[in-house]
Amino acid sequence: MTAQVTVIDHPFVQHKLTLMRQFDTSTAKFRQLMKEVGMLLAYEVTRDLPLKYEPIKTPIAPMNAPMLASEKKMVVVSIMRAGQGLLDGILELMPSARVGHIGLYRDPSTYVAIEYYLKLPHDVEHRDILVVDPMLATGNSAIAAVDRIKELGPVSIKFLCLLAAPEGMKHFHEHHPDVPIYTAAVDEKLDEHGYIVPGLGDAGDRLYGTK
Ligand SMILES: O=P(O)(O)OC[C@H]1O[C@H](OP(=O)(O)OP(=O)(O)O)[C@H](O)[C@@H]1O
Ligand SMILES: O=c1cc[nH]c(=O)[nH]1
Ligand SMILES: [Mg+2]
Repeated sequence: MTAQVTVIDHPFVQHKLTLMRQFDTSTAKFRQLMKEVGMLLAYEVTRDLPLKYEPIKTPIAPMNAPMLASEKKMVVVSIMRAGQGLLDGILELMPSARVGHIGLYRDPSTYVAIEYYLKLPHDVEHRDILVVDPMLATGNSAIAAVDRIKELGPVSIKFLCLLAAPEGMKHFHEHHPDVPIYTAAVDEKLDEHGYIVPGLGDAGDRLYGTK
């Protein structure tokens, strides 16, 4: 199966991403930008949602008008902590989406993703899933999250991030070739500490001011 990667190169997304990368962007600004970019990315990721036509009446005339076809709301699964920043923006666009949370942190020396929390909607097997985390670095966290969700047999899964490293995309697709990646940018590489270069630093720390 050919791995699918979509780079969302909309000028607003690229501009906001540049502001987020800058080392002196404040926590408040970073958080606001993450939310805005989350909404814009969600807009692109949902571009292929099917529509159905329903008869309605405008004040002037009846018409068949397009509406979202899927009866089951999409489930957005946030990889905590940093996924929460994107989630806030996504929910502005899709206020009725169901939400799942998976808590993962990267062991700083092995880069293994350690799970500390999991709460998903009860009927995941009937739903389309969008997994969100701003950073795809080694890929371990995204792989672990998708492994967990696949245990429940959802209809489909997409992975959305802000920045991806080539190493992480390759690793992810070795494990999950059926899961398309959507990202605002593919950066150069990982450094010796597993950080994305040039990247934006530690997304969780920048979002919550913890460093
Ligand atoms: O692709 P990987 O190498 O797994 O790295 C990416 C992960 O690292 C960050 O989380 P982190 O472990 O820093 O946790 P946090 O969100 O709580 O800060 C980020 O939000 C991803 O979840
Ligand atoms: O560059 C990176 C890599 C992992 N996690 C982050 O938050 N940033
Ligand atoms: Mg972090």
